Amino acid sequence: MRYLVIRTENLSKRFDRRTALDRVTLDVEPGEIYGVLGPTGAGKSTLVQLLLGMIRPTQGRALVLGLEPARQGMALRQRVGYVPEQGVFYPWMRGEEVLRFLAQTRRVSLTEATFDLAAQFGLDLSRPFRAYSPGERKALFLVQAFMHPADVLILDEPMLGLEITAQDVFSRLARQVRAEGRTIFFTTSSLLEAERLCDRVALLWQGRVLAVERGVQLRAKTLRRIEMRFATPVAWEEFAGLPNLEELQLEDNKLRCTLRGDPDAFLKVASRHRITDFISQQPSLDEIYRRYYGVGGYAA
Ligand SMILES: Nc1ncnc2c1ncn2[C@@H]1O[C@H](COP(=O)(O)OP(=O)(O)OP(=O)(O)O)[C@@H](O)[C@H]1O
Repeated sequence: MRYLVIRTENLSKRFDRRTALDRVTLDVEPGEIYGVLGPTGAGKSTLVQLLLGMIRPTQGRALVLGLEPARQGMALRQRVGYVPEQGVFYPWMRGEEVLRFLAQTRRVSLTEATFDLAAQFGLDLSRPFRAYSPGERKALFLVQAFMHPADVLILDEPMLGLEITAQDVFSRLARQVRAEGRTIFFTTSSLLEAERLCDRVALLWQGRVLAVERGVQLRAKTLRRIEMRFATPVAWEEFAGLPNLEELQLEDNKLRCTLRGDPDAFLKVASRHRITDFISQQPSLDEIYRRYYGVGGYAA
């Protein structure tokens, strides 16, 4: 039988009358970077808490590393890399003490590799926790998650609030973990993060999984709003025939359009002219949800 690192079957969670998670069935394989993408309120944190055994499902079940989080949460959390729920800590503790404290609770010790991870994130571990910015606090907890030699890391919004350079460090570490055959499971509300990093992405909306896409499929669906100015007027016919170009508007030397997927053909045509200005914007997750999955992107 195929070994799955994470498996959920009809996993559901209701808070009073609100359904936060609605019959979610997922399977995550070893060596994957698996993303759960969804807007605010989609149920991402609820899913992570269920997988870590911090809350119990109303219905359905989950297995993580073969353990049932609802019954074996403590044992499971010893074997998984994750970021503590609250993201807060004793304010007077220095960064190194925070890591040492968390390591003890997980029965691992700090090694050279831990300090190397902290250095990669640019963290000064001699500073007290209260002096860290929110991004540095997030990075400190990520060091704690990555220092754990776990088969799977389960991370709720790991890149939210991180500086750009720290986001790059996170992406590099995630790929390294994958190269070692280990698994990263993380949530995000950023389409860009999901399509750049993930092998597979579950798209969550109002507690339901709309689809599970390969990262490459999601990239092919990427929409870009393009605005370009040329030094001289350009002809409609040059651009109108491009297969993945939509909503073309041309006014003298100013072009506006929406590009789907690979920008190569468009850029080759555009670069026949001198370009004086260029803006590329990615539409919101909401628009992707509406266009491809036929639902309004934001939970009520
Ligand atoms: N403890 C709780 N009690 C009541 N309702 C809750 C609780 N936790 C979550 N919810 C509700 O469940 C739904 C899903 O919330 P959840 O935090 O899982 O979403 P999310 O995708 O993580 O959103 P965000 O990006 O804002 O964290 C929301 O409607 C939220 O209000």
